[in-house]
Parts: sequence; structure tokens; C-alpha cells
Amino acid sequence: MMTAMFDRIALIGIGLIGSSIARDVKELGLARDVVVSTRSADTLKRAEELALGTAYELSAADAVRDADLVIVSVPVGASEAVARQIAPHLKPGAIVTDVGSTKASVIAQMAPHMPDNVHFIPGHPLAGTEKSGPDAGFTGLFQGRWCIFTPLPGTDAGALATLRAFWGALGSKIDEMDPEHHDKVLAIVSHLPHIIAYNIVGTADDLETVTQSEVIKYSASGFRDFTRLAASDPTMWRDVCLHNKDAILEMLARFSEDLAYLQRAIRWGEGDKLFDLFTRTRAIRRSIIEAGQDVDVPDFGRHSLEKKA
Ligand SMILES: NC(=O)C1=CN([C@@H]2O[C@H](COP(=O)(O)OP(=O)(O)OC[C@H]3O[C@@H](n4cnc5c(N)ncnc54)[C@H](O)[C@@H]3O)[C@@H](O)[C@H]2O)C=CC1
Ligand SMILES: O=C(O)C(=O)Cc1ccc(O)cc1
Repeated sequence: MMTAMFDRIALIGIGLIGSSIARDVKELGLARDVVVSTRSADTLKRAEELALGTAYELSAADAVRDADLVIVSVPVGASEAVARQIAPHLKPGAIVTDVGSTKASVIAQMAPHMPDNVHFIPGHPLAGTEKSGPDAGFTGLFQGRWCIFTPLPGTDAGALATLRAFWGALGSKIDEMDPEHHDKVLAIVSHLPHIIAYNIVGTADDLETVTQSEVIKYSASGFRDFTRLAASDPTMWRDVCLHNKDAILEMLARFSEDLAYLQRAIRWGEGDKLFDLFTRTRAIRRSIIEAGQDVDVPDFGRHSLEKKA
């Protein structure tokens, strides 16, 4: 157990991400008090049953009072509502951060409400699963995974160092980039794959000549991989699509163009074009494996943080 980095952490939203942070904070002893807050009474009760915090508040305003670190882990579309609720009650000098999958929109929603005497530092841990809710979280989720900060100009270096140290304690590797670039990168590596998965599973579900039971019975592992992504939380992914609209539409336009090329090559029997593309993409997979980034979701991070070397 480490010495506490914070007297009091407030967790606003206690789903997969919030509850995984809570579990790590508890296991590592990173805070003396952890106040958990979420919108629904049922979820808050479940968080208490799971002993995820030391105090539980339905009101986000009450939860952030006296907190040195506030972590907002709600669907990105709820960011402004949360910012409005907490802003008047934040402790001077507090660090306020988030974990949202899109960054420019979260900044636009939250920054205008943040008082000058707090440090607002947007963040995004690149770790998760298709599951949601407080039962879905687990210790070690962030171990060995990237956490990207998109700090605003003029961010206090000390506050940024403290937040880096916090995520470092959870085992994350840290990067910084500007929010628009973050949103483009994530559009291609995360948002598009989910949209493609939702689409292909929807297409399979709509077929008339192949029945749903055949799709289920004969689903090869390629299709099964898509169904895992397509089982991700609908609220979260609706919000990602609506709040990273421009970058996603740009990547979808590129994707459609490339798909048309592929379609044409298949139609005209241009095997060399297919072979060349499939060779190029195989190299990307090799590079990911060589870079040690080939963590499979069902297994990653499930070891205890205590077992960390
Ligand atoms: N699921 C994943 O794999 C990852 C998700 N993220 C981001 O983390 C954030 C949270 O995602 P999850 O934990 O997966 O979602 P989740 O659905 O498991 O949990 C969301 C939590 O937010 C609460 N909530 C919703 N609206 C609220 C509001 N207006 N006020 C207070 N609480 C509210 C819900 O009650 C729940 O506790 C999202 O912004 C998502 O984009 C980031 C990395 C990975
Ligand atoms: O389940 C998966 O494969 C994921 O990709 C999880 C994930 C979802 C959203 C994020 O912003 C980051 C990670």
C-alpha cells in the first residue's frame, strides 16, 4: 500500500471506469476518503454494497466539497450538466479531471464553468471493455495502458505533475496531445471500429435469407469479435458519435472511399490489388505486436495491482 496521495477524491459517475478507478484507489491506498456520486439511487446503492468508496452522495455538488481530486466518469454528453452542478462547490486548488472518450467537446462543455481557482485537466484512459456499470470494473484495468491528457494552455505544471503521478500509480503510461488531434486519433483507432461493429452486426440482424439463429450458430470468430464491440454501452457510444462528429465523419468518408476501392477490386477480380492491401495491413498487426500493444480485452489487466513487479 502506498501513502495517500490525496486526502479526498470525489468520483462522479461510478460505472466501468469510475468503479475501476475506485477499486485501484482502495487497493493502493491513494486517498484517505473516496466520495462516490452518481445520478441514480440504485447505482449509488450498488456502489455502496461493493464498498467502492468511503462516502456516497446522490448530489454531485455535495460530493465535491473538500475534494482535492474530482474525477468525472460519465457519458461525454453529460459533461456540461455535471460541470454546472459541481462548479460552485469545488475546493480552491482542487484538480478536476475526466475520462471521456472525446476531448474537444468535453472541454467546450466543462471549461467555461470551471472557476479560476481550480485546475481543470481533461484526460482519457485508453482502457476499457464492452461492459458498463459498477459491477463491470476491476482492479488493474489501467495497468500498462495509455492515459492521454489534453491540457489547456497555461495549465499549472504542479497540478499536471500530480495528475500524472496519480495515473502513473494506477500503472498507466502517459501522453499529452492537443484535444483536436486526440479526437482524430481516437476516431480512427476506437470510434470507427465500434461504428463498423455496430453496423456489421446490424446488417447481419437485418438479413432475410440468412436467419438470426444461423448467424448465432455459425458465427466465426471474426464475427464474434465484432459482436463484442457491438455490445458496448448504447448511451456512451451515442454520445461519442454525437460529440466527435467532425472527426468521425472525416474518417468514415475515408473509410467509405477505401471500401469502394475494395468493392471494385472484388467485382473486377483484381486479385493483385486485394493481395497488396492485405499484405500492407498484415504489417500493421505485426507492428502492434512488436510494440507490445496486443492486449486482448478478455485477459488484460485482471491481475491484482499488488502483484505488479
Ligand atoms: N467503457 C469504456 O471502455 C471506456 C469509457 N470511457 C469513457 O468513460 C466515461 C464513462 O464510461 P463508463 O464508465 O464505461 O460508463 P458506465 O455506463 O459504466 O458508467 C457511467 C456512469 O455515469 C453515471 N451518469 C450518467 N449520467 C450522469 C449524470 N448526468 N450525472 C452523474 N452521473 C451520471 C451513471 O450512473 C454511471 O454511474 C465515458 O465518458 C466514456 O466515454 C473511457 C475509456 C474507456
Ligand atoms: O472494449 C474495447 O475494445 C475498447 O476499445 C474499450 C474502450 C472504449 C472507449 C474508449 O474511449 C477507450 C477504450
